[in-house]
Amino acid sequence: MPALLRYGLRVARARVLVALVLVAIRAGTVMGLSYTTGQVIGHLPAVLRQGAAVSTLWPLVVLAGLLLINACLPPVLSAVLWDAGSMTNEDVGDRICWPLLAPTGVSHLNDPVVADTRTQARGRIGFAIGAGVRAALGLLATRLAALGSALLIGLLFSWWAALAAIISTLAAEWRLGRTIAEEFAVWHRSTGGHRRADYVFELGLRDAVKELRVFGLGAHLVDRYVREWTQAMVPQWTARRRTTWPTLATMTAHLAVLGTLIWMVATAGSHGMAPSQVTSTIAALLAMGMTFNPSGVAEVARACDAYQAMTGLDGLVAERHPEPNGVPADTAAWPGHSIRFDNVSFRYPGSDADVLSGLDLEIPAGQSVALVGVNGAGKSTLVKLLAGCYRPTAGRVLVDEVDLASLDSETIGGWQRRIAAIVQDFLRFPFSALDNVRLGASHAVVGDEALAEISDTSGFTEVHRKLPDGWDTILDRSFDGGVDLSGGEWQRLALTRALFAVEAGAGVLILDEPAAALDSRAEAEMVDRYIELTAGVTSLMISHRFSVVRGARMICVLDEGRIVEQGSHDDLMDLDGHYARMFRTQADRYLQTGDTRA
Ligand SMILES: Nc1ncnc2c1ncn2[C@@H]1O[C@H](COP(=O)(O)OP(=O)(O)OP(=O)(O)O)[C@@H](O)[C@H]1O
Repeated sequence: MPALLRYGLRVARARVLVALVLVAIRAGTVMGLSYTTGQVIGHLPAVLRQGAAVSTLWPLVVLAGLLLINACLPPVLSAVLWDAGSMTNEDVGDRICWPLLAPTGVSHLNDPVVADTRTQARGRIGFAIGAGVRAALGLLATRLAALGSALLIGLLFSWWAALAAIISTLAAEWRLGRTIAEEFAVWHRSTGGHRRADYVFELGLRDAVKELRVFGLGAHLVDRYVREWTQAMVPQWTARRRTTWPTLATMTAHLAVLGTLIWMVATAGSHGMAPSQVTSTIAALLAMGMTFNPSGVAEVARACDAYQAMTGLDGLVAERHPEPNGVPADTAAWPGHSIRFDNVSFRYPGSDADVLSGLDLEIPAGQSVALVGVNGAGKSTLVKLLAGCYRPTAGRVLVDEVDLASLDSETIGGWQRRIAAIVQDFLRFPFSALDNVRLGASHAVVGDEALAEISDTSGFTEVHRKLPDGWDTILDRSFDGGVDLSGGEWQRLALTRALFAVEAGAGVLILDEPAAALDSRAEAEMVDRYIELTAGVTSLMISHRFSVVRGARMICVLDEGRIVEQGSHDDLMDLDGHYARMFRTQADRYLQTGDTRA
């Protein structure tokens, strides 16, 4: 509780301070209510005897005032707590996202240990730490109220009874809190199973709605979700069965202690204890029973685990996936000479097969190189190495003869910002069309003329004409006035984004399957504009469509992890090797189907 309160005070100082004051008032009110209830009962004979007078009615007035405060406080406290929780969540969001976003590499994003720690830090149902700060303040309120009630019992009846009541309440709260915390812990440990179930759930609701209907997978998915969820819940149910009897025993003991104390107080009344004292003590004992807050205990325990995971996330990522700590370099004009793969081999972490082995490739600055190869040949992997997202297992990736592996993380970050790319699974932001373009270089200002020119080059202008609010149209139908784009239209927008990044100063353009979703006319237009698209930019084009790559001055063929052929289209056709075979296979298929693209 202190750790969470300290954290809350750091990130939402004013709210937490106000909450602390309200919590103290609340505890005082609970104590006052118990005492005044006794006084009201104690004054009843006087009221009956003398009628309503200021001297006899004051306890009633105080009681009414306390009841009013007691009724008004919870909503105010709850609003302050929610506010404090939201501010905490904002900070937690930052502290969870940054360790994942900051590294220049991407291997940590595929690491299940990092994924589980992130899930623990965040919490599965909302942000656990934000809820924990709220719960810590709530727990403080109930603890203070219990202390106040104990004080009253001690002053009016017996300190032994006060001690027995508070020990019984705290013990029962602790036991039940532990039961809930154990369930949370089991839940935390089984993140893998729950992540699988959550994934299937999301898939059904959002990610694959069309395919699900076409393949009639609805029932199968529901079935699978139920299976995954049930399997993930088994450890939890086992834990719950284990704790049922100890919990029941604790609760019975707690009720027995409170019942005995109430009975003792009630019988003390017949041995000369004043009725007002008896009533106040019984009210305090009942109030003590109501301060019992096991879910607060469990929430706080859960938040402490999450807090530990959050504070450790940074170190965990750094330890398991160290950032490059080489030397700085000025990347502002890279590449001035070339990008060169020198005898590069690479295998993914945890894999036992090389994707690239002994690969040599040079992309001269300002020139365009096309890369072809069968599925899984390693083309996209080569792009990840070029961007410094992974380091080669052997060999070097050199930019202007500087080995990327020798650089520090800031320089690698600078180099990554020099690269504009359309990757195969490019992002489709549910933002405005303009934002979708602007995110190619968020620091740059988009001039209208430049935007129109880029949009002409990428072929997006004709799509833009149809947008109801032009560049401001939101590209997601689930928002008011939003529209959906077709796959090819999205691809043209992604190309616009990459070209905008080039316009804003990126020196390298990577086009990974830029025509995959384009129709034959749009593809032909793109081929015609290819020279214009890549003029003066160092570019790497990857495509399975030979019609797209054949215009490139240099085409490289990737096979079995290395470049096996390179040259112009005519050179490679004359060589009559891999390229010529693949080209003829595709051309024959197009001729058979009447398509003349190849
Ligand atoms: N993150 C990863 N972890 C482990 N293996 C991976 C990972 N990404 C890709 N691979 C493997 O690396 C190999 C090369 O994949 P890559 O995506 O580079 O091929 P590609 O030539 O781009 O294929 P395609 O033409 O189908 O896009 C594949 O066998 C793939 O399974």
